[in-house]
Order: sequence, then structure tokens, then C-alpha cells
Amino acid sequence: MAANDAAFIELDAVEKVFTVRRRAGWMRRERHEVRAVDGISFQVPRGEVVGYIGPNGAGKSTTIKMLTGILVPSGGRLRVAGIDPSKERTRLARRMGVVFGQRTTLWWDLPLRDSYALVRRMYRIPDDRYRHNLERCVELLDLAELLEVPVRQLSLGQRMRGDIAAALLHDPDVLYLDEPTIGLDVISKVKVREFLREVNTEQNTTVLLTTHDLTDIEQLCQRVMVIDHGRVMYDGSLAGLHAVGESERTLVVDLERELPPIEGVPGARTVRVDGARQWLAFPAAASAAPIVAAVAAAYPLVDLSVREPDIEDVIAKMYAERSG
Ligand SMILES: Nc1ncnc2c1ncn2[C@@H]1O[C@H](COP(=O)(O)OP(=O)(O)OP(=O)(O)O)[C@@H](O)[C@H]1O
Repeated sequence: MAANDAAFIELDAVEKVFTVRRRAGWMRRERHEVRAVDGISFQVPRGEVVGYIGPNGAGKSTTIKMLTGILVPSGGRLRVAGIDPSKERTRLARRMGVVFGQRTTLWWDLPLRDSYALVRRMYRIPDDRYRHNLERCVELLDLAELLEVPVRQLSLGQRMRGDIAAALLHDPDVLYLDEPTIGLDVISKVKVREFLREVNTEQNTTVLLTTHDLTDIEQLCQRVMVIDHGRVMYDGSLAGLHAVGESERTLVVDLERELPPIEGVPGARTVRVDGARQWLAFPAAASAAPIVAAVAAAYPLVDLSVREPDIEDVIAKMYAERSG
């Protein structure tokens, strides 16, 4: 590993304070400070895929904006590949790809193919690299039918796949993804995740992603960081986060008819009943099989499904655990 590969992304006590003016009475406005990022330190080695999660307003996007050089930190030290992003934004741009789920970086009126040609010129991507990368993106992200379609006519899922391809055409060393699967259908989500996994494995691309979808984290991230109020609340594996938060999965069962709450299932408890549908919670780390078997043996089942905990649940439990 080269010297800065172990700390490819490096934050040391990084802060970002916004000054906002708030109304205080009829005429007066008071200056007020928002500490969006309040002393964050971490290092990400090259090639790692990190989930950067937390509630709304936690400071995730602000961190990503500082990493890309859009925002200048108010304090602390920040480096990506040894570069200070706000000082050498153009140099760093060649090495990074950015995808903001809610916003496109593509040209609204142009077909995807023309947008990509512009990206190629902007980054001066050599012919053979460009052709190879475009072919690969088209194949893995299923873009063949979409290349001639103006971006404005694409669905959200199609546009997102188009955006991800645009961010990767110049072989970036690091990729920032802000909610890359938000609003996508199941098939698009699967495609996007498979593609990102492949890019990471083949090219050792470092990835930092924010998401509200736990499956993104489960399937992509070796490491999770939970951010709240501009601080790091947790930094470790997803399994560790589940353990801290004692998170639970839910078995949703549809019975043949309305019945009293299901009882006597070892390791599970009924948390909700609505007509013939009942919800049983059990530890996320446990297997659903014995619970399903116990319910099926004693109750007239029509249908069932297992729901994964969502990130908000896991984080809420983590807090409850810590303050309890
Ligand atoms: N340009 C700005 N001016 C003033 N306050 C800001 C600005 N940008 C962000 N903030 C504030 O900083 C805090 C962190 O915002 P940020 O967008 O980083 O959160 P987030 O974790 O990305 O949230 P979300 O999940 O909702 O996207 C919030 O309180 C937000 O209102």
C-alpha cells in the first residue's frame, strides 16, 4: 500500500459552521450559528466502501460537499488522496465521481450519448478508455435502449443509472454517492448495487455513500458510520450496529381469520394486530425459519413476509440503548 492508501480520505476534527439570519420579532434579525459538522475525524483506506448514514439534517451532505471541494471547512483538516479539496478542486475532480440522487449532473436537453461525449471532453478521457468504460456501463446498467433519449424524458431510475455511468467514465479513484437508490424500483436497485460492487472489486474504487436503505448498506458496505448533529456516533460493521441497537426484524403474517395475538412463539413477540394480519418482532441476527415454523404449526396461515429493520429504527434503538 502506498503511503496515503491507508488514509485515502482523511478528516481530522473537521467543522462546518453556517451563519443564518433568523427573524426575531417584526424588524430584527438575529445571527445564528448552525454547526452542520461539529468536529468529525475519520480515515478511509483506498478501496473501502463506507455507508455514511444518519437522520435528516445530521451533516452527511455537508461532509460530502466538503470532500468534493464545493464547501470549505470552517475548521480542521481534510484531505482526499493527499489533496485539499477546496484548494485544488480541479485537480481532485479528475479523480472523483459524484452522484446526488436528487439532482442530475447530466444535460437535461441532451440525449445520454451526447452528455457522455461532453463528459469525455471535459475530462479528456482517452478514446480507448472512453469506449471501454461506456460499453461496460451500457451493458451492466442496461443503458443500450436509452442512449438516444433526452435526459428529461428518462424515468428517475433510468436517469440515476445514466448519472452513475457519467460519474464513472473517467475512472475516478473515489466515488461519492448521495442516496443512489432513492426512488428506484427493485430491479434498478439490484442493478445499481451489482454495478457498484463490480466497480469497487475491479478497480478498487473507494466509495462513500449516504442512504436510507439498509439493503444498500448490507450489500455494499464493509463499514458504516452513523452521523448525528454533525458528529460520528458509530463507526464499525453493520453487524456491530445491529448489536448496539439490538435491532429487530418483523415477521408479517396473514392468518385465515382474525384471531387474538399470536402467543407461544419462542424468540418472537407479537407487536401489532390489524384484522387477520399480525406483526411479530424478533432479533435481526436470528433466523426467521424456526419462527415461521412455530407460527405455521399452530396457526392457519395464508401468507407471510419478513421485513428488515430500517435505518431509522436501528439508529433510534442505538440511542435508546445508550441513554437507557
Ligand atoms: N447552506 C446552508 N446554510 C445554512 N444551513 C445549512 C446549509 N446547508 C446545510 N445546513 C444545515 O446544516 C445541517 C446539516 O445539513 P445536511 O444537509 O448536511 O444534512 P444531511 O445529513 O445531509 O440531511 P438529509 O438526510 O436531510 O439530506 C442542517 O441543520 C441544515 O439545515
